[in-house]
Amino acid sequence: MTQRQLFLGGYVLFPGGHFAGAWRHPYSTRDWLGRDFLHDTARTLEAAKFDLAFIPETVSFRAGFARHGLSNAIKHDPAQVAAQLAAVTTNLGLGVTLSTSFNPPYNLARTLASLDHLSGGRVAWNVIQSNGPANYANFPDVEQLDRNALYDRGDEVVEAVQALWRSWGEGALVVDQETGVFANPDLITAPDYKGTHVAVRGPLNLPPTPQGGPVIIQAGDSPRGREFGARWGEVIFAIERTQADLQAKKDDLRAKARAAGRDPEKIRLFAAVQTIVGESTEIARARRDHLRTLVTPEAGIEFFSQFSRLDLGDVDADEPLRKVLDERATDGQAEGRAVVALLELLGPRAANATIGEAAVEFSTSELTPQLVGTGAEIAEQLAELFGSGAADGFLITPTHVPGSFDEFGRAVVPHLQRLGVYKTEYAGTTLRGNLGL
Ligand SMILES: Cc1cc2nc3c(=O)[nH]c(=O)nc-3n(C[C@H](O)[C@H](O)[C@H](O)COP(=O)(O)O)c2cc1C
Repeated sequence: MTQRQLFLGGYVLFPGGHFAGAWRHPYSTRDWLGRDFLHDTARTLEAAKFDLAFIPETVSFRAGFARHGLSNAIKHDPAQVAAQLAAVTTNLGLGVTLSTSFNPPYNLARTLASLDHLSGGRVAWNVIQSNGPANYANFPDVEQLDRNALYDRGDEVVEAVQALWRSWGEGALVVDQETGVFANPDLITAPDYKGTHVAVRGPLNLPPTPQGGPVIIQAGDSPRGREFGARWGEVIFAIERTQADLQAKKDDLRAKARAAGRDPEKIRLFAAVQTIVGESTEIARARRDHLRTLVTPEAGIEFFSQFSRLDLGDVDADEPLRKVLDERATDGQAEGRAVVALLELLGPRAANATIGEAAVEFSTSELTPQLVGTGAEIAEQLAELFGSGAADGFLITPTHVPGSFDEFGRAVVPHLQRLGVYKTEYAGTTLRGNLGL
């Protein structure tokens, strides 16, 4: 029997990412707006046989993030990014993040179907709900909903989008030059979807795509978010600090998928990891330490403030972390993921750290586990985590772009292949085929 193979995705998040200082890394590109760096990134990922490039989305602006070049400081339209990545590759999957709150189902269905046709069946839709007041400010006509209701609306949007993707029946596209029949309208049906939150008549003006319809990605984490992911997600993204947490999430998702009448074997869980490769273990550790010098305490505090929901606007970077938490974490933030993870990360150092030092530490990888070592060492750690069954694949989050992906491809991939857990060729040409879905 052939050995189970792990999947890889590359997180195309810039100019900052889980590592807040990615754009300041000397090996990073300087031009974050033109297409060259996107083409480089796509080719690099495909050379390493990555299954997926993951393109995130945000629809708001935060001045502090722009000031410090943190994640989402600038954000291209994800569909346009996907089109650029698709244009220079033939096998790489393209995970496009688009919100169910701020895009009507018709536009979602068409944008994603177009990309899926134009890429030969390589597109996935990362379905997000875009919770947060800053987003609504740009869409004043959209009704503001609480998280659970956002996911209820999301259910309807996905149903409507998938119904639109199925508007054209088999054989509807004829293209017969002899008879002059291009398409058979009798085989094209308007879904006429009517929900509580959204409605769309259809049909879509595109036939089904090479893989039937884009693969669905989801990354919800709240109980309602996981229920949504278990209902729709074919790929699930998870950020968990430990193997036990990852396994618990996987077990929970599989149970929820079973309850929703789905086959849990058809869900691929990708765990986010940040890899820092060195020619030797010592060099890799030195590189990790160097990352801290690329994040100023002010940038770190801005980053940590966003994830922890702590108001740190006027905080002095030299104030003790403990004092800041005691005084400001008064609205449940102390129990939030960011603060809990930070305290775990710091361990005994938390007692004496300043808020500036702690925030810089947080900003080296956010909540994402760091794997630091030689290519062989990192490959062994990934193979072990994969072998435990806690993850089906990994979402590699870079410290510099596109160099991190290049180093991973050259230094880690050959060892994954040697260990027998990673392909030497793509299985097929569509993303669904490559993921065995
Ligand atoms: C790897 C990963 C990538 C994500 N990408 C995005 C994104 O691009 N845009 C976004 O608004 N949310 C993104 N999210 C947030 C999730 O969609 C989700 O809202 C979050 O995990 C919290 O779960 P909840 O909505 O159930 O509370 C991402 C989450 C993860 C783990």
